[in-house]
Amino acid sequence: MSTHIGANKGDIADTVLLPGDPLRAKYIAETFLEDVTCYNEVRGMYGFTGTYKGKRISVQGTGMGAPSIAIYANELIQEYDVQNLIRVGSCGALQKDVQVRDVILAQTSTTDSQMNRMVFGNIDYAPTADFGLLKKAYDVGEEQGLNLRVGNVFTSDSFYRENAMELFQKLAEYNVLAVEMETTALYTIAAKYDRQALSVLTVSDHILTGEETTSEERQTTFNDMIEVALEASVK
Ligand SMILES: O=P(O)(O)O[C@H]1O[C@H](CO)[C@@H](O)[C@H]1O
Ligand SMILES: O=c1cc[nH]c(=O)[nH]1
Repeated sequence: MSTHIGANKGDIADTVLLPGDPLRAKYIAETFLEDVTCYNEVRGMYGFTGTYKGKRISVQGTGMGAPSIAIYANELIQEYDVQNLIRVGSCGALQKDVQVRDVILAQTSTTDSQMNRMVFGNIDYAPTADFGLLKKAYDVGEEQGLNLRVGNVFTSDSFYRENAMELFQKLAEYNVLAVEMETTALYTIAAKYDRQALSVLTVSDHILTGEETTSEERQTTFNDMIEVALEASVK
């Protein structure tokens, strides 16, 4: 057992999908995996292990924000020796040509989070997706006919930010595709321990237009993202 995960060594697979929402973890396990066991209920942050097309895969909720995902990424790597960490999250679009329901592969991330400043001081470290996972996910998306976007996402420390539009417009000007809250921490921790990480994100709302998905639509579109992550895991 680690501090926040109540699993025994060996209970967690080499590859773990990481949704922010623990109920999305439950949905993924129940909908896509076979022979599922629940290995974690600590803090209601569900973790499950099952098989997908015969390969052992786990899915672990991370909570929201860099500090929370950092707890789970650190413990999954250091206590359970996880090799591949694939976030399956939602995000808000910052570009006019990024549509609600699009799936984004985060090639890199930009952040206002203090977490990397604590490590690197004034150096601007560039958190980067694992190229092998990124390529596999991109190829899967192409095969499935999805309009995948690949690029820079903003990992924000604040969901409710004062004067947000000014910053979002600046980020959009510099080709940042969308805003979410975890990728920078995930990529940085994976790099430190020489593990593979990728964030696959579904656009749940549009910052510029205010368009939002319904809960039913989110479920369907999230399925595209989940299938991209699972297929990339077994490719
Ligand atoms: O849907 P998840 O994976 O939680 O991701 C996004 O949603 C949360 C905010 O509502 C943040 O965690 C953000 O990154
Ligand atoms: O607008 C959004 C949507 C999802 N997640 C975020 O952090 N922001």
